[in-house]
Amino acid sequence: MTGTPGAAATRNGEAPERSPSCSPSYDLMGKNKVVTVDGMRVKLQIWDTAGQERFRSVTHAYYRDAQALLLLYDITNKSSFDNIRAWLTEIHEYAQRDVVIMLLGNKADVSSERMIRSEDGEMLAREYGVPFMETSAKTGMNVELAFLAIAKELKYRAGRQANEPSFQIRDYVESQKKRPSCCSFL
Ligand SMILES: Nc1nc2c(ncn2[C@@H]2O[C@H](COP(=O)(O)OP(=O)(O)OP(=O)(O)O)[C@@H](O)[C@H]2O)c(=O)[nH]1
Repeated sequence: MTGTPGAAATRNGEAPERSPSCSPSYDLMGKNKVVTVDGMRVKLQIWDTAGQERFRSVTHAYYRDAQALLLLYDITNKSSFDNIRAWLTEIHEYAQRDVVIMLLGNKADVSSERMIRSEDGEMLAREYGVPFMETSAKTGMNVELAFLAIAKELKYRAGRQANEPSFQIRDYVESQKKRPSCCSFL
């Protein structure tokens, strides 16, 4: 899961071979999810590239047809963060041009082992123009928000009306996300 993309809502609905995912208290990846956006139910089909850290060998089928990609790194694991740039390059080459990308720094609850500062995640996300937040699959921090933001963006794109104000996923995430407590910074 960490350092690898999770694909949400593929266009053709066909699942690449699915890997079992970890099951902390809140599942970030690994099953279908229904999110209610402004009264409308949006179904996200989610696949995790779990266990395939050697990104060059990962089948592109995971994200070729995806409408959204959640890129996760582990804030306690520097190499998972360092892998993100390679994933972004890969995604730029093979994913849909209009794919929604979100960067997530997971395990935000493990403050004592933090290796990557929130600011570093913020900076990388800004560089690539993608929304960013830290999450915890253990406490659930920002997990629902990640899926809700993706669902809102996809719903907006699917049913955009001429007079409808545009939905800015980065602004939405910034306004809604919870920050880890002060003590989790380095
Ligand atoms: N404390 C804490 N533990 C977590 C969190 N997310 C996952 N874990 C635990 O971290 C371990 C590794 O989780 P995985 O999802 O398998 O991580 P991974 O390194 O991506 O492994 P692969 O999925 O095989 O690529 C498991 O024991 C999880 O329960 C989190 O947010 N907080």
